[in-house]
Amino acid sequence: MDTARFVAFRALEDIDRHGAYPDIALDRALRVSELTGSDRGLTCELVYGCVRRQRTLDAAIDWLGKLPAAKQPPDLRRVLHLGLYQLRYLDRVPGATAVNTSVELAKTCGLGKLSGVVNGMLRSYLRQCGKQGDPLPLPDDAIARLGTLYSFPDWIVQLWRDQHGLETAERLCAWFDRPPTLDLRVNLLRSTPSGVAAALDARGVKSDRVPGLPQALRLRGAGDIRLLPGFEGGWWSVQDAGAQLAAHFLDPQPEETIVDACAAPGGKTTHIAELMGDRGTVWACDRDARRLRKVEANAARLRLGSIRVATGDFRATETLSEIAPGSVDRVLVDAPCSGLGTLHRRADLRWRQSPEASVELAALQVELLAAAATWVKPGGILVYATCTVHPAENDDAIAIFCERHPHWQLQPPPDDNPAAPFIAPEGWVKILPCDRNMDGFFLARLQRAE
Ligand SMILES: C[S@@+](CC[C@H](N)C(=O)[O-])C[C@H]1O[C@@H](n2cnc3c(N)ncnc32)[C@H](O)[C@@H]1O
Repeated sequence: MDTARFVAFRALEDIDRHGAYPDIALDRALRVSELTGSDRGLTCELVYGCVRRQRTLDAAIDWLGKLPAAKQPPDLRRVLHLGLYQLRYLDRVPGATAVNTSVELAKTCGLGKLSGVVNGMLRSYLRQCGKQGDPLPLPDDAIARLGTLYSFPDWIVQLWRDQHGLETAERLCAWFDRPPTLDLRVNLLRSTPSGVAAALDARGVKSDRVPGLPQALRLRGAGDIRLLPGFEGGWWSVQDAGAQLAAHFLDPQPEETIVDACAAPGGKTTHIAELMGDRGTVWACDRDARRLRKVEANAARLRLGSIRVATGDFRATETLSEIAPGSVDRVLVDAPCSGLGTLHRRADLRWRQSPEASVELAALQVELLAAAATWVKPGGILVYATCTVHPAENDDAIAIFCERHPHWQLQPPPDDNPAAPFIAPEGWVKILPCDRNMDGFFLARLQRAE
């Protein structure tokens, strides 16, 4: 009979050996296991936690072991990660249980001869934990200290320190280590926030309104969202509060023609159509045909008829062959980005991203912005959005666009727009997650001169 810890070990092995994404590795490992209910929950927590906290867990091995983490046999290192994760982060697992199950796991994984090492190192950690404060020794250097304590690569901590100072960098690290919230966007064409909240409440799911966002509900624990009332009926979509700001910022109006340049899977396209009362046309363009089918499925579920899809690279004029350049009221460019504002949602993202990737993405983003400008009519609006907090992909991309397009200017939406209170003195919206308690977002709104 498999245990949650053994299934977690197998998933972590898949990730280490084959570079699998954690959700895919977990899915594979759980499918061939017989785990149910809370055991499956523990497996997920262990896998995501060990991936997210790997730098801190390695630092603990470096401190406790005869060999540093990087020189430990990979299977032993995984068993130690699992044991240390439970000792350090899972209050609900008693220390002795974490140690004993790790020793058993080592034996199951063919590490019988090393089970004494596992026992010794975990017991040693447990003894140190009994003393006051965090026992883990940390580097003196401020960047490496935060990177080790919160488990982030130095370059991300440094990026935040350089932009916002050390204190905010630490708050960002702590925020991104917290479990993500689950927000809904209520489809006002089919329901109301109070109606959805009441239906959820009847199923024992509590929710809260998000101040300033007219369609947002934040859930307090939900389980399988597809089983919640109103999903099939199109009453709501899952969308973080930060992401909901983008379509508001665009401020689409009924009967307009709108282009969503990078639309899949359609979170913002469907929001735009809802805000237009489903009157007018929203062109959903994306180069990924498979993801674009999700836009169609979401539009059908939400009963939205004003959305049309166009498959292809948005930079190629042929992709939108049915409309004329210079004729569109508004364009949204929700650009592919490094996703540094959503690090809490993907445990491995902090390790997969690099400073070089942001530079490459910035080049693509500037090209997408330039392409978007060709579609907008005089006086029309272009909104640029990313879910990252990297200046190369945000402030710098907009600075380059404005320099090359002198007939465009930053233009705020009307004062009563839900996004208006979020506008920074520079004229754009920059959501710092630890200040707003929502995903990190950047939004710039530009108007073409008449
Ligand atoms: C941030 S996601 C969009 C999320 C979407 N707006 C939503 O709210 O659900 C970026 C999208 O850009 C698409 N993309 C990347 N490069 C593109 C290009 N050159 N032309 C069109 N789409 C592109 C990707 O396939 C991806 O679906």
